[in-house]
Amino acid sequence: MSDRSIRPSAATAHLSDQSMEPPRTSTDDAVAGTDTERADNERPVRIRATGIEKTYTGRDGDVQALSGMELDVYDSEFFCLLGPSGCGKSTFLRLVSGLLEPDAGEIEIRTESNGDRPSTSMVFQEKGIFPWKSVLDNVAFGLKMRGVDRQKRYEIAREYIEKVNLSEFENAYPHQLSGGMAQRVGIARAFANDPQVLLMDEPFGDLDAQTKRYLQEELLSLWSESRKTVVYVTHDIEEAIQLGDRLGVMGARPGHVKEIVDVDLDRPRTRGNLDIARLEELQTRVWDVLSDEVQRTVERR
Ligand SMILES: Nc1ncnc2c1ncn2[C@@H]1O[C@H](COP(=O)(O)OP(=O)(O)OP(=O)(O)O)[C@@H](O)[C@H]1O
Repeated sequence: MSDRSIRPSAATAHLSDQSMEPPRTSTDDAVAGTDTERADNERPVRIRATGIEKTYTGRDGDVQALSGMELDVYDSEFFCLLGPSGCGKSTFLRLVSGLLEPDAGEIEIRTESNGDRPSTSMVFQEKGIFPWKSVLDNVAFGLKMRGVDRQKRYEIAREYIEKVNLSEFENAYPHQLSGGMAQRVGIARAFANDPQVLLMDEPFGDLDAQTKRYLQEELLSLWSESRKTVVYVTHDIEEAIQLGDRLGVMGARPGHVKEIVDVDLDRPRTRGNLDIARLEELQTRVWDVLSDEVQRTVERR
């Protein structure tokens, strides 16, 4: 069964397992010639974006944010979307979430019809949690919206609060938390909500390096337990390589995916376990693609 009730966007279809075609081959894909040619043709696609166009109309004229955006995200993968400032990364996430609709093209999300799980949940860089609600009520919020009874939703919320090490703070309010703690609340809420796809828009962008590192590890631990499909937006090459199974490197506005890079590093990507030479190769490769795009973005300003 397809599930259109979650999101009534005309251009964002929710499709059953059977209705999603297998992944495109590398020859008809915008990312032809990349590492994705390897074994990916056997992997089920969870999100497929085809021919996406999006222009904002504002007081100062039109801004073409995305053009010709094509992307397949596979089931259970941690996909990072990387690109220069203003290339349309957040716009793409908002299109996937249904907060925005494309002007042309289609986003298909394969949903499972078991129960009332939401298709997507979003974690933002900031303002993602309600200042007037306690940690417990923030984490339980999505479950409440879905009609989960009080005892059950608090039980689930407490489980995730514990996973992000905030049990002592379940009755605290956001103004009593550090930035890192507040982001952990957002992450706990997103996982507690049990979406089929988790969309994360630079959730750690504002944090110091150590807190960021710590939260990346917490996030990876939650992800490896749940194996949710994650689409994670970042500017940060190191972060993308630390977290992602694959990276989509976007070109300067109007944005589209220029190259897909397979992050073929073993997990966990801890210091002792990391193939440093391969890591550096990947960083160089991503930077090679990105640097031209960053230059184009800077020259345009
Ligand atoms: N509501 C809006 N109205 C008009 N223009 C917008 C709107 N939202 C975004 N834009 C413009 O569309 C382009 C893409 O924005 P978007 O936020 O998607 O990029 P981004 O890659 O996420 O940027 P950043 O990395 O800086 O967060 C930018 O030029 C931005 O200024």
